[in-house]
Amino acid sequence: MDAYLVLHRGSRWTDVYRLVPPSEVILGRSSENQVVLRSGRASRRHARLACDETSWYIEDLGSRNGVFVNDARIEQPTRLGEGDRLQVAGFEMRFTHDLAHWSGGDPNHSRLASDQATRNYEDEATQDDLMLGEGFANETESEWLDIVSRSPASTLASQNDSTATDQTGPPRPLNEQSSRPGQIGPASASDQSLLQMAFALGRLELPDDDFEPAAELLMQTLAAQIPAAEIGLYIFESDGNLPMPNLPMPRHVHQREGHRYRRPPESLVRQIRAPGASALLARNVVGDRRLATEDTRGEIDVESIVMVPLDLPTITSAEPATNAESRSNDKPLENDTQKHERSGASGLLHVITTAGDPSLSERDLAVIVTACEIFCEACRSLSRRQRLQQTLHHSQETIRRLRKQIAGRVQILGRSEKIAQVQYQIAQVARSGAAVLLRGESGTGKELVASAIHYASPRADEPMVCLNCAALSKDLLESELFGHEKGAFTGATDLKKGKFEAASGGTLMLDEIGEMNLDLQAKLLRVLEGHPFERVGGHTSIRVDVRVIAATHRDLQAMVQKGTFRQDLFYRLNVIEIVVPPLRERGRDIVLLAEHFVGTFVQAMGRGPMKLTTDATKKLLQYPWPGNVRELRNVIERAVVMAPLETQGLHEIGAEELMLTRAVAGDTPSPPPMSRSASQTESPEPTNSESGPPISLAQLERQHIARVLKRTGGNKSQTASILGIERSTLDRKLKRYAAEDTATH
Ligand SMILES: Nc1ncnc2c1ncn2[C@@H]1O[C@H](COP(=O)(O)OP(=O)(O)OP(=O)(O)O)[C@@H](O)[C@H]1O
Repeated sequence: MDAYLVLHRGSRWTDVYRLVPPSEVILGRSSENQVVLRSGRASRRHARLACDETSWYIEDLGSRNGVFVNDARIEQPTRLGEGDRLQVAGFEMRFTHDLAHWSGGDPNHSRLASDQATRNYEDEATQDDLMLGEGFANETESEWLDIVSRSPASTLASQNDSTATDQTGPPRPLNEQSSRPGQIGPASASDQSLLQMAFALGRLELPDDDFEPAAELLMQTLAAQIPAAEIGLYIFESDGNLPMPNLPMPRHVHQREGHRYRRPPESLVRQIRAPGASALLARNVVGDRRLATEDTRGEIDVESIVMVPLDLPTITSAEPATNAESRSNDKPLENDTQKHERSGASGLLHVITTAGDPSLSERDLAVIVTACEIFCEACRSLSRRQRLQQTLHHSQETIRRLRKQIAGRVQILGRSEKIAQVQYQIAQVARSGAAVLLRGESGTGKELVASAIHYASPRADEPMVCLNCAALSKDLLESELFGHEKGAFTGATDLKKGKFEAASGGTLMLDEIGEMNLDLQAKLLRVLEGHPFERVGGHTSIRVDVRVIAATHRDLQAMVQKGTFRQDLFYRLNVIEIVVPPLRERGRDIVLLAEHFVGTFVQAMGRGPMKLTTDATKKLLQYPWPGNVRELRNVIERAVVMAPLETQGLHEIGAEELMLTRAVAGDTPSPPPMSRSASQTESPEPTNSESGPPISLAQLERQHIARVLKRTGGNKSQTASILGIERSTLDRKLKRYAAEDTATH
């Protein structure tokens, strides 16, 4: 049951508006307009709605019934100014000349309000015989103007809530057209054509932000579904911030032979472009300048209109930002519906029929709105896909660039014969894909050699992945190597690719291979022999092309004899063996490497120029370097950190500034790590000499911490790192010292 506001023009009942509170009602601006409230049982003019240049007014036409304005009977003409509200039986009608005030209402709300209003009327009808509503639609052609929700999904929700008898509400979803609520009927021709469109859109591959092919599909589908219509599709470009203000030329137009498509008037476009605007269906609009534009003869012969706002991904006329850095700084991406609610539609579909052709129906409206939703969703997902592809492309570029940088830095420094031999072997094996076994003590540079082989090989553009087999338990190592499926074991919350997959096409370095257990050795051997593998907990066979470089400090041959390393695996890995010599066997390479590390750390820490004294060099050459190049690197790093900050010009790193863990011949026993200049100026010194009063270990620790703190200029992280303790431990100790000081003062 509905109520209508009827506008009378001359002798014909023409404009009929279904009242959809809280929507506002737009009335034709004609001096002949009249408003009549009537019922299906009898129709009677009660009042006339008229207007002059500035105001609307209602005149009582002298019948026995009056019109209620704010529940008061009016007998005399009442003038309604622009924006005034008229309350009739629970309905609020607002009069306005301006389409900008025209806003859509929630269809569900409308129906409830309408039912409420009808009940109000029925209560009052006996007393006042105020005639509203029932049956009017049967008496006359159902000409109406309605605004519907933008989303078919919400239409579906409101339909399911409503009674099945309501035929005048917003359009039903297509599959309910021929069935009762809750039942899915057989797919109609329009369902099939929409599905076909959705599938075709799903298969599209679009270059850049170009929605043309998708738009063409939409136009073809609608033209086939609504043959008697002209259609215009508009896409609003933006200058990066605001959408362009004026209606652009339509991107696509469909018009029948002998018919011309006409653009909608700007005022109506503004309305549909407003944030949160709904789709609209208007019928019987012939002659209405606000809803249609004139043709070349100055006639307005548009009979019915559907307009649908489109939530398309924003298209900017400027270059779209594509690089990953700029994206990573972005706020989380707003979803398109949120964007539409905030800034309005980014496109518009406009469908018209002209006089003499059938008006657009609710069903047409449903088809159009659904097709538009499918089109917009397809464009959004195409746009998302493009953005991901651009980001991926950018990341691949970055990886390539970084790999080149790393490759440039992989330098096996040294001029000794032994290192020259290693460099020669690297050049020899790099081109081949053969397995390589690197042997050498810890810290000699085995990983560096593996990297050098990789970056000199044809696999240089592919990943180089390292895995230390000693650092993990058997099960974890298996899952690291081969990956695991989601749920394979407790804690496997996601699928994880293993290092073999990660290194696909590239090189996998298996460090400390001698620590791998026999079961896993067997699995590894199968893969090295070209068999596929499965992730832990998985059944899919995976095959990869990976070059394996194994490294160990152990004597694998001895392990084979003891039965702790598989012989077949040993032969498989040991196709080419490179022995990386210990640092103590590299002669003056020690000095070369030390000077290289001084330069590296000075630059990295932003320190002034430094060099090693002759004494320091001598000391380095005498030292046996049990920790090899890694130890040398650490010794130099510590010396650079500890060098006095206040030094002007070149600082010379003396022998006493090199903290070596073992005594070197000619050294005074374990000198404290300090520079010559510092030793002259600093006090108190940690006293580990025979002179001076003996102090406790705790005091010595406190003094040492104070001294290192001073050397690092108060930098606690650096201090903790030099002392070899956690930063939190250092904080705790400093707090305790402060508390002790407070207690003693
Ligand atoms: N010839 C070299 N030139 C420059 N730096 C080197 C050289 N050899 C080793 N290094 C450096 O010494 C450190 C230890 O090297 P690396 O990790 O390659 O040794 P490793 O033999 O693999 O050690 P581990 O057996 O403990 O894994 C690294 O920082 C590496 O850059």
